[in-house]
Amino acid sequence: GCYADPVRAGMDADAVFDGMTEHLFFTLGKLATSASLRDLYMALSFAVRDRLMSRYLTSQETIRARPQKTVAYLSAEFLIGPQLNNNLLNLGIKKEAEEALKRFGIESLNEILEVEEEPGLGNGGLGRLAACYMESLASLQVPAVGYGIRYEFGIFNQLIRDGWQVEVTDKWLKGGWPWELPQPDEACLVGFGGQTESYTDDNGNYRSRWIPSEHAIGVPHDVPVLGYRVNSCDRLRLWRADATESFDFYAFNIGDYYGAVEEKVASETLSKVLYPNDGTDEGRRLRLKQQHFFVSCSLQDMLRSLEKRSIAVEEFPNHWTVQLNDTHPAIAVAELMRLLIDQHRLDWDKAWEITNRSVAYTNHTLLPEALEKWDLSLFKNLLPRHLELIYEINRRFLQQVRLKYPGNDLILRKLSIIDEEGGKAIRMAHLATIGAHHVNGVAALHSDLIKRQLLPEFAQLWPEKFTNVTNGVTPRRWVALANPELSKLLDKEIGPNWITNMDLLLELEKKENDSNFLDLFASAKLSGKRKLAGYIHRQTGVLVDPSSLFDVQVKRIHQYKRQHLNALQVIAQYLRIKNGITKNIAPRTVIFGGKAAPGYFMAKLMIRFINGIADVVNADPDMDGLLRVVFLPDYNVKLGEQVYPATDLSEQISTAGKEASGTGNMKFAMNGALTIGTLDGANVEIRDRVGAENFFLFGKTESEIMELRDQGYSPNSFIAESNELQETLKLIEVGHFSNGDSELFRPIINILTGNDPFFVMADFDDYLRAQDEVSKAWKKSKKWNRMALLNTARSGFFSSDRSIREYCQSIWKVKPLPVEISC
Ligand SMILES: CCc1ccc([C@H](C)CC(=O)N[C@@H]2O[C@H](CO)[C@@H](O)[C@H](O)[C@H]2O)cc1
Repeated sequence: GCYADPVRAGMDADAVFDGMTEHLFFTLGKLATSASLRDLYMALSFAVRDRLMSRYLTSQETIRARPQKTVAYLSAEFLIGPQLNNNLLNLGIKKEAEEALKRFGIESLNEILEVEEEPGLGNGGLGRLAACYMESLASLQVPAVGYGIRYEFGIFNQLIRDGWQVEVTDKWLKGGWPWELPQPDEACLVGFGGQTESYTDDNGNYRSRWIPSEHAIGVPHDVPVLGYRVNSCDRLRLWRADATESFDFYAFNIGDYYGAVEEKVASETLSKVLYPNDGTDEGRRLRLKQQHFFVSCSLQDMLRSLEKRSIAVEEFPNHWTVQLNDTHPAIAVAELMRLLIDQHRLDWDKAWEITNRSVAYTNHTLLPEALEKWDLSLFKNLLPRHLELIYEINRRFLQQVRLKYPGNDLILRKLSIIDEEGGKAIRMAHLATIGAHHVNGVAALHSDLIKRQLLPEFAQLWPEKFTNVTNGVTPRRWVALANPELSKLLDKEIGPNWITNMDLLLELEKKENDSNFLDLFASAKLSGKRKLAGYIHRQTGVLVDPSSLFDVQVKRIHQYKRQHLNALQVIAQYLRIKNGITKNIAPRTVIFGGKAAPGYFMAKLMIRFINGIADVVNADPDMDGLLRVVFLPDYNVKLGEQVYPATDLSEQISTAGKEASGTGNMKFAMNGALTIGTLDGANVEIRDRVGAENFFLFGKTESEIMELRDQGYSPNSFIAESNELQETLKLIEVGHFSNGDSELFRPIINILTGNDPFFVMADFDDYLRAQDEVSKAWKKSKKWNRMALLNTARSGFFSSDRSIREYCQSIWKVKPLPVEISC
C-alpha cells in the first residue's frame, strides 16, 4: 500500500504546497488567488490526509494478512477534537505545512486551525477518554477499531446571554468534513420492534426467531487515527443511520409527500443528535435505539471480518476483544448472543463462552442517577428477542447464585438483571458485569468503591473479575500540541522522547533548584497565559492580568463537581478585599468553563450565579489588580488546548467519592499547574505521585463523608462555625449578585442550607484554608515554580500510553503489531 507520487505523498514543504494547490483546484474547484481561509484549511487537510493514507491502508492490510486480536472499543461518545494539527504532529510535517502556507500568504498555521470545526461527538470525560485511548492504541501500534455513532449534530454550542447558558445546534458537518471516508458497501441492517416466534429447527431443536417491525441501515464512516511517528494508523468506524427505503413512490404518487419520506426521516433520527446529558439517565426510547443501532452494526461488522477471512465464528475471542465504554453499549452482551445463536446457529453454552471471553466493561460513574436502567415494557417493545435472551442469561446466572448461596433470596434480588422494585427495569450494569470477563473502574479509589458500594455482591461472587485501570491522557495533544513553549523547553533539556515515554520527565527533578531553568519553565507558562488573556478579552471583554494567579475550573457543570463551592470562595475573597483584609491575598483571575445539560436546572443556575458574581467583581474598582472572575463560553477540546497550558491552579474540588477519576486534573499537572483538591478519583494518585508537599489538599475523605451522611449531616452546624460563610450566604440572599433580586439564587441557598447533598458547607472552611495556602505559596514564585516543575516531572504515570499498556496486558491480552511500509 505504498504510494510514491510526491504531490500526493511527498513530506517536504514543496510537496505539501503542490498537494494543497492540486486539492484547491481539483477537489475544491478554487484558484489559490480566491481561496478563503476555509478553502486553505480544507486543501491542507486533504493534503495531510493523502499523506497518512499509505499508513492507513497498509495497517488495514497488515491486520487482514496477519490476523491477530484487535481491540474493538465500543463507545457512544468519541470527543476527538480538531484533527488537522494532531495529524500534522503525528506525521511530523508541521514545519513543512507552515512553510507551504507562507507561500499562500498565511503567516501562521493558527489562522488555519481556527477555522476547523471540532466534531463534538461527546459530552465530557468519558468521550474524551475514548479519543485519548484511540490515539494511544495507534501510537503503541496496537490494532484497534473505535466503534461509535456519527451524530449529525454533536454537543450543542454554548452561548452566554445575560449570564444564562443558551444552547445552539452544532452544525459541525456544514461545508463537509475532510477526515472521514464513507464506506457504503459495508453497510449493515438493524432491526427494531416486532415480535419473536418460536419454532423447531430441522435438527429438532427449539429455536426462537425475531421478526422486527422496522429496520434501519447503518453506513460506516471511517476516520483514520494516526499513531505518533509510527506507520500504524487505526480507525474510528462511526455509523450513520439511513433508511432501507429512502423514498416511497406510492405515497408520493397519491400526494402524501410526508409519507413518501417518513421512513427515511424516522431512520435518520437514529444518528441525528448526541444526547447532551453527562450523567443523568433519561431512559429515552431513541437513546436505546441509538445504542442497539451502533452495537448491532459493530458486532455484525466484526463477525463479517471473520467470515471474509474464512475464520470460524468460534475463533471470535481470539480475533476481537470488545471493551464496553460504560453501560451505553452493554446491549452488546445480548446482541452478540443473538447473532451467535439465531444467525450462526451456535448452542447456548458455546455462544455464552464466546461472549464471556470477548467482552469487558469499564464503569465511569457511581452516581445512582447515571446508572442506566431500562423500563421493561419499553425494552420488550423495542427489543423483544434481546429480552428473551436477557431472561435466559439471568435465569442461568441466578441458578449459579442459588448454588452458592442457597435460600438467600435477598442476594438473588440484589444480583438479578431485572430490578423488581417499583416498575420492573433492566439493570444494564448487571448485564454488563455478568457478560464481561473483566470489570474495571477508572481510578484506584473508584474501583475500590465499585467493589464496596456499587456492585458488592458481584465483587464477592467474582473477586478476580474486578480490577482497576487508572485513566490517562495523551501527551501528544495535551502537551506537545497544546503547549509548544513547554515542549521546546523539554526537547532541549531532556530530548524529544518524553512524548512517547513520559517517565523520562523524571529527569526534570534534577532541575528543581536550577533557578535559570525554573525561570524558563515559568516563562513558558506566562506565554500561555498571555495568549489566553487575549482570547478572554476577545470573547468576554474582560481584561485580565497574565501575571495574576490563573485559578481555573473547567469541566461539565454538575453539583458533585461543586463549581458553587468555588464561587462561594470567590465571594469570601471579595468580602475580604471589601473589608480591606488584603494582606494574604494574591492577585487572582478565577476562570470557569463548562456546559450544563439542557435539562439540568441547578447546573444552569450555577452558570448564572458565576456570571452574577463576575459582573459585580469585575465592575468594582476595589477589585482592580486583585480579583477578576471569568466564565469562558463554549468550553470544548479546542478551548481546553488553550486553557491547560495557561493555568497556575487546577480546581479539582468534587465531593470525595463522587468523581470517578477526572482527566482534566491530569492535563493540568502535566502542564505544570498545581492542584487544589479533595481526596477523590485520580486526585489521590496525582498527590501520591507529585508529592503531598506539591498539592493543596482539603476536605473530608470519602469515609468521613459516609460517616457524616450516616450520622445525619446538618449543614447549618458548619455554617454556625464560620463567620465568613455566614457573611457570604447573607450577601447572596440579599441579591448582591443579582441586582437586588433575592429570589434568583434562592434555589442554591435552599439546597446548601437544606440537605446540601454534596457537603459544600462541610468543606467550605477547609477549602478557604487551602486557598490561603495557595496565596502564600504563589507569593514565593521560586517555591511555586519548583512545585509546578515537580508536578510536570512526576506526571508521567498519567499518560494514556500507560493506561493502554495496562489494558493490553491485564484485560485484552493483545500485543502491538508493527506495520512495515516498503516503498
Ligand atoms: C446515561 C447518561 C450518561 C452519560 C454519560 C455518562 C458518563 C459516564 C459520564 C462521564 O463522562 N463520566 C466521567 O468519565 C471520566 C472518564 O473515565 C472520568 O474521568 C470522570 O470522573 C467521570 O465523571 C453517564 C451517564
